[in-house]
Formats: sequence, C-alpha cells, structure tokens
Amino acid sequence: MAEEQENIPPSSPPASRLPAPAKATGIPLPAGKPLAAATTVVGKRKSPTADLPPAKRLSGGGTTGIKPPAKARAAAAAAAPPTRPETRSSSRNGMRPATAAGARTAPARPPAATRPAARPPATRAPATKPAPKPATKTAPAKPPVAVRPRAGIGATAATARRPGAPSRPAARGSASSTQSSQDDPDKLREYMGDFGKTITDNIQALLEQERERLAALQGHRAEMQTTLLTAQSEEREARRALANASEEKAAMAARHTREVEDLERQLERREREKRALEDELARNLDELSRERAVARELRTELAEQARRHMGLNAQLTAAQAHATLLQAEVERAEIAVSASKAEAEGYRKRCEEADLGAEERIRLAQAECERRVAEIEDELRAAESIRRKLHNQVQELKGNIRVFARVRPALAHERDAPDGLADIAYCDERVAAETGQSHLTVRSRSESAMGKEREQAITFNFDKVFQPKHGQREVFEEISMLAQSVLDGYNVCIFAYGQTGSGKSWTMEGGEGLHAGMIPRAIDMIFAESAKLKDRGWTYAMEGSFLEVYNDEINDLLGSGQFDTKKHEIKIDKDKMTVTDTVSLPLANPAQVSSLLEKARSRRAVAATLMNERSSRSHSVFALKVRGWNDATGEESEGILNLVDLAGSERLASSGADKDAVRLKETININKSLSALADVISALGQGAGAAAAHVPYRNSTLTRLLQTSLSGSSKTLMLCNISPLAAHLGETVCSLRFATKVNSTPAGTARRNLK
Ligand SMILES: Nc1ncnc2c1ncn2[C@@H]1O[C@H](COP(=O)(O)OP(=O)(O)OP(=O)(O)O)[C@@H](O)[C@H]1O
Repeated sequence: MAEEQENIPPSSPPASRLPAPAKATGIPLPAGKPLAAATTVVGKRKSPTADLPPAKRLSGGGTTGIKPPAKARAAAAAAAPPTRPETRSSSRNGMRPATAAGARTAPARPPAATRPAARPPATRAPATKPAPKPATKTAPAKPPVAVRPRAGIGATAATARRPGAPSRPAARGSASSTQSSQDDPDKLREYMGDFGKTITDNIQALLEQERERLAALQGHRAEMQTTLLTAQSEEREARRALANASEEKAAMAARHTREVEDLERQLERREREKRALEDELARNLDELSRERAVARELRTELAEQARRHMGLNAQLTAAQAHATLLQAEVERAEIAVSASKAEAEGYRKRCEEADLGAEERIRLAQAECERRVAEIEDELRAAESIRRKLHNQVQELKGNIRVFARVRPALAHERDAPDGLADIAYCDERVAAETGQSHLTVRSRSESAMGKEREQAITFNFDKVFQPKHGQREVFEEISMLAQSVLDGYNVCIFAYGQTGSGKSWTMEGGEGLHAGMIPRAIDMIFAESAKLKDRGWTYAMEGSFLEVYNDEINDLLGSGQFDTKKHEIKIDKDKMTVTDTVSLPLANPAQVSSLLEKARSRRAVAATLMNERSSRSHSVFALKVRGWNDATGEESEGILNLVDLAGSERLASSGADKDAVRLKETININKSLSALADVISALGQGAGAAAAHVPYRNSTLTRLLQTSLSGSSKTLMLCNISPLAAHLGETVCSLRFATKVNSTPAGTARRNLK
C-alpha cells in the first residue's frame, strides 16, 4: 500500500476529489489525508455497535478470543486509553459490578486519545473508581443491577460508580442493613442467596449480551472485510481512473497547449488582419477626407459656376438687349452707308480725273530717278576703277614681291626643351607700323677658332614680322589686300617657306574657327567680296586645283584613285599655264572649297603612308582661278591665287639625307627647287624690258608650275616661318637668309589681266 501511495503523482488531487466510485462505497475519506490513512479510518468505521468505546470492544475481543486485524490492533493500542489496565483487571475480576457498570458506561466516553491530558492516569486511580459520566446514559437500555430495589447492592453499585459521593443516603442505608444482617443470619443467608442468584442472572445476562456482541462484531468484521475488499478494488479502480485521468489530463494539457498556440497564432493573424484593416481604414479615411475635400471644392466650384452662370445669364440678357439696340443702330448705319456710297462714287470720279495727272507726274519722276541711278552707277564704276588703281598703286608701293617672317610659339612639349628657346628680338611694333618695315634680331653664341666664345647678332629686315603672340587673324589682315587683287584680275602667289615643323601648314591651312589659316580665310574673303561686287555688275566663276610637287614630279591631289600615278606635263601658251590630266573643280561657295581641301589632305596622307612621310618633303600648290565679267561695262578679268606650302628647307646634314638615299634624293630635289625659286624671284627683281634678265623658270618643276603667277604681272608674298627653338637656330638663320634674299629683290610692276 505504501508503494502504491508513492506512485501517486504529487499533483494528484486529494482523496476528497476522487471520482464517483470512491464515493459510491459510502466511505468518507478525510480531506487531504492519504488513502492509507483513509483505509485506517475505514478500519475504525463505526459499526452498529459503535456506541461502545474502543477499549471495551478490544477488551471484549480479548475475552472472547476474537482478535481484531493487526492494524486495528495497532490503532487500538495507539489510541488505548490509560484506563486499559484498569479495564483488563476489571475483566479478569469479572465479579465486580462496578467494573461491569464501568464497562457498560464506557461507550459513552470519548475516545481515550482525545481525552484531556490533564486527566489522571487510570493506573493511579483506585480500582473501584467509576467512569465519571455515561453510567446514567446506558441505564435505560439495561437497567443496572445497582438500580434494582435491593438496597445493599444498589448502595454498593452506587458507591462503586460514585465513590466520591459519601453524602448519599444509599451509603447510609447499606451500613444500616449490614448491621441488621449481622443481627439476623437467616435474613443474611436469604439475602446472599438472592444476591447470588441475582449475580448469576446478571452474569448470564452479561454473557448473553457479550455473545450477541461478539456475533455482531464477527458479522461486522466480515462486513468490514467485504467493505475493505470493495474499497481496495474501488481504490484500484480509482487509481486506474486516476492514471487515466492523469494521461487524459496530460493529453488535455498538450491539446490545451496546442489549442493555446493555435489561438495565439490566430490571435496574431487576427492582430495582423486588424492592423491591415486599421491601415486600410486609415487609408480609406484619408481617401474619404480627400474625397470630401474634392467634394467640397466641387461644391464650391459648382456654387461658383452657378453664380457665374447667373452672371452670364444676366450678361446675356443685357447683351440681347444691347444687340437689339445695335440692330437698330446697324439699320441706321446701313442707311448712312448707302448715303456714303453715293458720296464716294462722286469722290471716285473726281479721283480718276486727279490720277491721270498724278500718273504723268510719277512717270516723269521715275525717268528722273533712273537717270540719277545711271549717273550714280557710272560714278560708282569710276570710283571702283579708281579704287582698283589706288589699291594696285598701294600694292606696288608696298612691292609686288613682299616677304613676311613669322615666328611660331613654342609648343607645350617644347617649353622644357634642353637647349631652350632661341634668342630672337623683335623691333618696336609702332615704329614698324610707321615705317612699313620691321626686323628681327637673332643672337647666337659660337666658339671661334681660337676657342673664344663669341656672340653673334644678325638682324633681318622684312615687310612684316609676326611674333609668336600674333594669331592667324593678324597675319591675314596683311594678306587680305592680295586676295582682293585676285578679284581685280591679278595673279597672286603666296608661299610658306621654312624648315619642317616651323608652322608652314599651320599658316596656310590652320585649324578650326579662329585658327583658320590663310587658304580658308582668303577663299571666304574672295567669295564675300565677289558677292558684294555683284551690285556693281560683276559676276565671278571660280575653280580650284590642288597639286603636289614631290621629287620634281607633279601629283594631282584631286585626281581619282588612291594615289596619282599619271605623268603630268606643264604647258604654257600665251601666259596661260595648264597641267595635263589634272582636275580643276568649279567652286560655287566656300563649303565646296573646304571639301576640296579635305580631299587633297586625305590623298596627301595616303601618299605619305605609301611612300614614307613626305608631306614635309613635297611642295603643295593650291590654285584658285577667279574669272569675272561685268555685263554693265563689258569688262572681264582673270586672276589666279596660288597658295604654296613649300617643302621643309633642311640642310643635308640635319635632314639625315647623308645616311638615307631616298632622303638624299628628296633633299637634293627640295634644295634644287628652292634655289630655282630664289633665282626666279631674283631674276624677276631685275625688271622687265630690254634690261630684263632671263628668268630661269625651267630649272625646276615648281618654278615652271608657278611661272604665270611669278611673272612680272603677279603679286608675290613669301611667308618665312621660323621655329622658336634654340636647337633649330642654324636652320632658322638659313631660312631668314633665303627670305632676305627674296626680300631684297627689286619689286616689279604687277599687271592686271583685263580683256
Ligand atoms: N602660329 C602657330 N600657333 C600655334 N601653333 C602652331 C603655330 N605654327 C605652328 N604651330 C604648330 O606647330 C606644329 C608644326 O606646324 P606645321 O605642321 O604647320 O609645320 P610645317 O612647317 O608645316 O611642318 P611640315 O613641313 O612637316 O609640314 C603643328 O603642331 C602646329 O599646330
């Protein structure tokens, strides 16, 4: 049983909460007490004889030989009242009515264990000490012997139960009867016989009573055992039910946990849904408020529209009234117009008469005007002729062969050149402008044969010196007059001369926009001026060609195919020069000239790729032929503008030609052609007529190509390009000497090609 109790989980419900079967037994279990205790209590359960005190029952058991169950005995021992020894002695005595009376009265007493501790122990009490209370209670069931009308016994019994009541009259009665019996032996014997019989009857009655009780106790014991078995089976049932209930509880707890989790998840979902709904509600509320605002605006607008509508209605009414008024006025006006028409008709007739006179006057005025215009045009043409003459005179005064020097700026990568920049000094620009002459001085340092360092300063005079700071615009300002001369029917030849990299191509072709060189600027100007001269009756037609002279041979830069392989011949007939098999393109506007230049440039680049780098080793000649005619005057003119980019003027050593046969041939040809050019210019400077020297045009292809442009009737300008680097100083001095030689040539007189 103890083991089973240990198996009960601590959380098991108290016995009082056990399921129904436990209750069905009708055995009340004390709340909060373990089942074992309850069982013990069951063992003590009140039987039909429960009114007997446990001590008495045990005592009876001991007398009858019926032993209660061991546990009952133990419980009885634990709960045995201290009166047991007394009881046992009484039982053994068996003859003392006081003891019997005490035994009978015992059931009315409370259990000994519950008696107050202050009660004196029974062992110390006198054997005759009766039980204090219940004697009177049991009396009605079986009248004690003591109450029989026999005075002696009654007195004895009363004395035995209540020894402490000496004042009772029964005691006194007993004493007097003892006295009388001593006096009368027969009475005494009779008394004793009666007494013995009574005693025997009483004992018999008591025995009978005890037997009945024993039988009742045995029946009760069997009943108790049955009840115990039933209780045990019920207990097992209860335990099974408890285990089932525990399992069920655990399952329920798990289910409950799952349900709680499900509910929590549902709760979270609901929370989320709630939040989403709240958000949506907020949005809807926002939208609603916006809608309301829109509705308010619409209502306001509607009210405004209604107000306006009413206003318009009022205006319409007013306008209709006004229209009615106007209608009446129009009708009046129509009448007035009819009257005016009639009046106008009268005026028209008078005007026609006046027009006839006016037309005559206008015709006369127009004739006068035309006469004046003709006079003015004649004056203009005369002025134009004078301008041309003056212009030519200015050019003549300036010289038909003019030389400019131009020093280019040092390029970014040249500023840190090891030898630095050459020491070149320029004259004062104001002095140069006043005198029309300018110069530059080049200083060089060299060692003499004696090992002395000597400084040499060479000054070169030119018509104009352009410093590195001067741009393309300033250079062209000095050249523009020559370009104008082409329109006037003069041949103009502009050379760019100098060593490789000195800025010849930059000067002639230049870059974009502000950096445009002399060729595009001259072309633009010629087209612009020809357009202006249209007012004075002049019409111009232009065509261009672009040739290259390389190793004294001509290549057409505008020809077909990638590279010109044709053999070209120069033919001159009566001051008219032509080159066979070359292309001359008509040019109607500057854009066409630009595309022509671009084509020539690209072909030159291809040629350079196929035959080494030769752009600086060849002369390029762009020729713009300008033919003009004046329908008013019948005048005609033809001029050619030659813009020549000469090959680099390097000396043999510095060109590296001494190590390379191709370069040697190039250099020889370049020097030959440049020398021939110098000779031609020199010869031209010696004047025309009888004293005129032979001009050696035929000494080189270049001079022959430029023959018509260099002859006495042309205007020539040489631009000597100079590098600013000290490393190029030797070549610079050579170029400047060559340019000075050209510049020192006496100028001839240019001739205008008029027909
Ligand atoms: N006045 C200038 N201002 C700015 N840059 C210049 C000027 N003159 C020349 N240059 C630059 O100097 C470099 C050499 O000039 P360019 O090619 O005109 O020399 P070149 O004498 O024609 O040479 P090549 O004989 O090889 O054709 C070019 O990069 C050019 O842009």
